[in-house]
Amino acid sequence: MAGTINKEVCGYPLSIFFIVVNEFCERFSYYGMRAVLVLYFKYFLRWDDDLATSIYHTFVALCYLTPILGAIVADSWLGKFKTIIYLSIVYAIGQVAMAVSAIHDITDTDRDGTPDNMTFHVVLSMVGLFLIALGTGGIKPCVAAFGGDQFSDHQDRQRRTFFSVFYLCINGGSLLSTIITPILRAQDCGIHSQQKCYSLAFGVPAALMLVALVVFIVGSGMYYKAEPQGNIMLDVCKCIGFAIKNRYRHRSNQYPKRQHWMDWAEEKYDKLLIAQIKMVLKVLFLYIPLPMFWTLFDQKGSRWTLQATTMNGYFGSLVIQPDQMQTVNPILILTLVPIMDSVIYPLINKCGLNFTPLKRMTVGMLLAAIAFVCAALVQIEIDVSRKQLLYLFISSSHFYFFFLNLIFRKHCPPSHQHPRTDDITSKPQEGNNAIRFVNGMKTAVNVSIPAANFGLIEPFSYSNYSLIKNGKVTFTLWSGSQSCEYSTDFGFGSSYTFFIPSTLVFGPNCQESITAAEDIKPNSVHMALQIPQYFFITAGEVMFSVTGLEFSYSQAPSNMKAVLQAGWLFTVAIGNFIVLIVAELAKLPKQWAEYVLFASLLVAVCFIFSIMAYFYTYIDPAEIEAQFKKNVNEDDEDNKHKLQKTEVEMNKRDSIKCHDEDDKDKQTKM
Ligand SMILES: CC(C)C[C@H](NC(=O)[C@@H](N)CC(C)C)C(=O)O
Repeated sequence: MAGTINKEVCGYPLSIFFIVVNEFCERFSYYGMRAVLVLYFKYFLRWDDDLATSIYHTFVALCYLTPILGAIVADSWLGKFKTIIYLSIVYAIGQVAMAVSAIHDITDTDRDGTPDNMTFHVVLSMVGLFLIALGTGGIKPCVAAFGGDQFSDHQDRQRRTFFSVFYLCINGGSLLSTIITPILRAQDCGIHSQQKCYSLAFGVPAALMLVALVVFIVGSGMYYKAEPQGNIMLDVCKCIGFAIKNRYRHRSNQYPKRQHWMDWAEEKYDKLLIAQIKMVLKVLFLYIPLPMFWTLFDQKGSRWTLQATTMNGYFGSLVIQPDQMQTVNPILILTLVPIMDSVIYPLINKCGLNFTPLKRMTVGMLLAAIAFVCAALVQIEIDVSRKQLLYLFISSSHFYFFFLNLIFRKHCPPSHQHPRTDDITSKPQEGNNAIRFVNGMKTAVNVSIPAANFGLIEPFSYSNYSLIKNGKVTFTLWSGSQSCEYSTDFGFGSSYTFFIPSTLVFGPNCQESITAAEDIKPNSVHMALQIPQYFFITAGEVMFSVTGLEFSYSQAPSNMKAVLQAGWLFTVAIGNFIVLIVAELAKLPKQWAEYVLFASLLVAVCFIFSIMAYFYTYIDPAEIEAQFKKNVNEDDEDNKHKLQKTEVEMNKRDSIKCHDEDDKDKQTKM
């Protein structure tokens, strides 16, 4: 750091307190909004699953592409401080737009609880999401780099700790918000009619973003603010372009080779700029294999969550929903980061091993590959258990329906016999349970639960299947004015046919009379089996991501810190695209095989990365820059010296000339 920090607490600049609190609130805002976004698309905007998923992923990808924009603006034009302020305002406006777009009362003219002008809500939410992507992505590389800027050159250890705490704040904020916003969404709210409260679920993240902005501004007087050094990115592009052109012009063997191809820019560009570009290119080259890590990492939210839907989420009396398993990642981050920093790394150091940042990142990649091997093993276990269940289902249901048909034939005239058409033969999606009723009575029966209505079931007929969530459910059966209740508990992913016997007596309770046939057993493989894979991927993340964040800062030249952070985040965006490409191209019939494929790809990439890392030499950009500046100053001194010498010589020559001329004059006079 070039400036001086006035206030320090325990050897840390006080200003970083505002930066980490800002990051905590911003991540709360981002992840909180993201947690309910797909549901908002589906249930508020009434989009189908495909459209909701594509827009969601497009938004996430955009959030990792915009950092480039923010970094260029910060490093070349506004500086990090102003860029963070301006883009945070854009971000907060986006969040407010989302919250407003989710108020159904605004267009609910007929007051039936549904918006009447959907275009208004769609347009406002899309504008909101675009502003959020611009804001969150734009400030992301700046906040991390700005935090790093607050430390002096000799505060390497403190800066490393800062990046760990920074990562803890990311995960603390995201953990809290992914727990809180779904609860807020589940509340009912509205002026004219009550609906699920998406406006509150978006409103609280919007408020947190405003808090983030205010906290950041409050710290204003304490920050070290590095001045932007002109349009650096344009200079970089021009310099690289010139080096390539010049190299091409001098391709013939008659010209002596230069140490580095960038040295071909020396004719026109400053040596310092060339050295800085070399530093950035070296790091960017090293980044090439990194997206593969994110390809595996980001499947937590997709493939792993889908895997959890085929598992049993009962942890004693606590029921964990499949998507809630994702919170294991931030929880583990909060425990693993301090353990790594205060126990594991010092222990490795004590053993005399030099566990360099690039070695840590390599180990991080291997851990992620191990996580996917664990996921494959769990998948095999699920597949085996499903095969057994299906076998059970086929054998038991054959016997069962043979029995039912006998009853039907006995009680029901052929015109009343309704054929069974849509038997479920595979597990219901998303951990739901598929339920249907068979009415063995001579009168029609109506069956309902708060979440679904099976409709009027004619005598000797079947209802359609209804999908219901896990937990205790109470069915109400009606026949004319008589009713009774039947309760039962459901697990995850089962299918049941409930048989209403002809002898059913309506009363307060018909618990004993109804018989249940378990067509498909509930998921038997426990969700806890996913914990090892979460553990390995998170340990990998700590070694890879926390280290990578700090590495990207420490190896970047002073005028391109944010740009290199953006390069780091760009690897996340590419990783997300690879998921789509590989999953599309590979189209493996078995999910476990896809997991093994991803694990193998990462091991291969990790091998390449370790070779690249072996040839990388760590640098201290500040030292190199200082050296160049010193050389320039020395050159300046030399030049000054030479100039003075020349002046003296010229004066001497002039005086000689004058003497000569004087002599000549004298001679002519004589
Ligand atoms: C790509 C990452 C650097 C993004 C980072 N994510 C995390 O720290 C995750 N462990 C959070 C979890 C809730 C998915 C971030 O900055 O958000």
